[in-house]
Amino acid sequence: MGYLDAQEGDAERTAFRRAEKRYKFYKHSSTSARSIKHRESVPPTDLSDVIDFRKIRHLGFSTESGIKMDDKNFQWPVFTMEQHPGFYFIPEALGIEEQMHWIKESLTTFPQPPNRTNHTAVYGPIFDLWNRAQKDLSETTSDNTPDNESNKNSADGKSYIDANGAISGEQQHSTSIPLSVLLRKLRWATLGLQFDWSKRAYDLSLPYNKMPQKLCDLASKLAEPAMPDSEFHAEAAIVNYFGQDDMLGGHLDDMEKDWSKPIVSISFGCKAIFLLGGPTREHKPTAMFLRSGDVVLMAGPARGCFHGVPRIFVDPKQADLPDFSTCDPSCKTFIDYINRSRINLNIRQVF
Ligand SMILES: O=C(O)CCC(=O)C(=O)O
Ligand SMILES: [Fe+2]
Repeated sequence: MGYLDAQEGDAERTAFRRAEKRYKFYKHSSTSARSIKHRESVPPTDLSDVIDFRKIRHLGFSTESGIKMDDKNFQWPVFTMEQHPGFYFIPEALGIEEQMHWIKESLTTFPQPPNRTNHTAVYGPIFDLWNRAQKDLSETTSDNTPDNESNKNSADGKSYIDANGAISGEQQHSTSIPLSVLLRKLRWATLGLQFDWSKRAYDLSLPYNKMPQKLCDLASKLAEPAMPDSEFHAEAAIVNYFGQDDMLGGHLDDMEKDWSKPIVSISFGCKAIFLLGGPTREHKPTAMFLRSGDVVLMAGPARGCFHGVPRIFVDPKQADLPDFSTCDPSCKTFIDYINRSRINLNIRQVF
């Protein structure tokens, strides 16, 4: 994705980049002397300025100025912020079963061709990535697969894909990689009208499937606070998949025609920090937590505001995951995935 990572060297230049640097995850995994020294020099992230709408909802009041809650007009309590007109936060909008339904869809149906993913440009269309990768994962006793797979032996029971997109039961070329690794490296998928990241534009010449009706219905219900007098028509969506080290750099979503229509953004899985800035990166962004089931709407002036996700909390003590153990046993592999990941589904009306 074009805007995934903030450029190195630019890190301190703007208020937005300074906030990204403040909240991003610093790796301490190595035990080398250099890394231990580094660990000592990186203090834990100060989260005291991060707005927690879920906590505010449960407390029933906010000490932050400019935050308002409307719990009368809509199906859910909806928060707005005086300094960010057009921005709406709906904590806990989706229940556990509904979240699990969309997590499953995001991993099985949504990456299916003709929908494009970050792997399409390299390998061409890949069908059934989730099921094939799960088969590999269940057949290998452990998946300690390093990122560089080139010197792995072929007869290990895994499915491999080569640079031409050919899938085979053994490693045909040194550059072939297992589908389980490709699943781990899945970063985005596009639904409905297909978005071309290289041109940062919708490419109407690409084949596409209509958005699933159930998702359109959900999006128009969720969009109501931002457009109570007209209806939202979902035409496209982007699914973002995040692991611990992933971030979404500050960006604008400005390729849709009518900015009065909100972007409807739903979070699943591990807790994240969302930064909402202003029309330039010079504006100091507001930081807030996003948890599984939370929904954000960006409409009108908020459509022209830089935003991004500098941090995902995959540590079980900080991830604040819902208790998915109540879901039926067929959910096990999805729970294993989401316990270490975050998925964001953001839905757009293009015209
Ligand atoms: O992951 C998120 O919460 C935000 C996603 C986003 O801003 C985007 O895909 O444009
Ligand atoms: Fe965005």
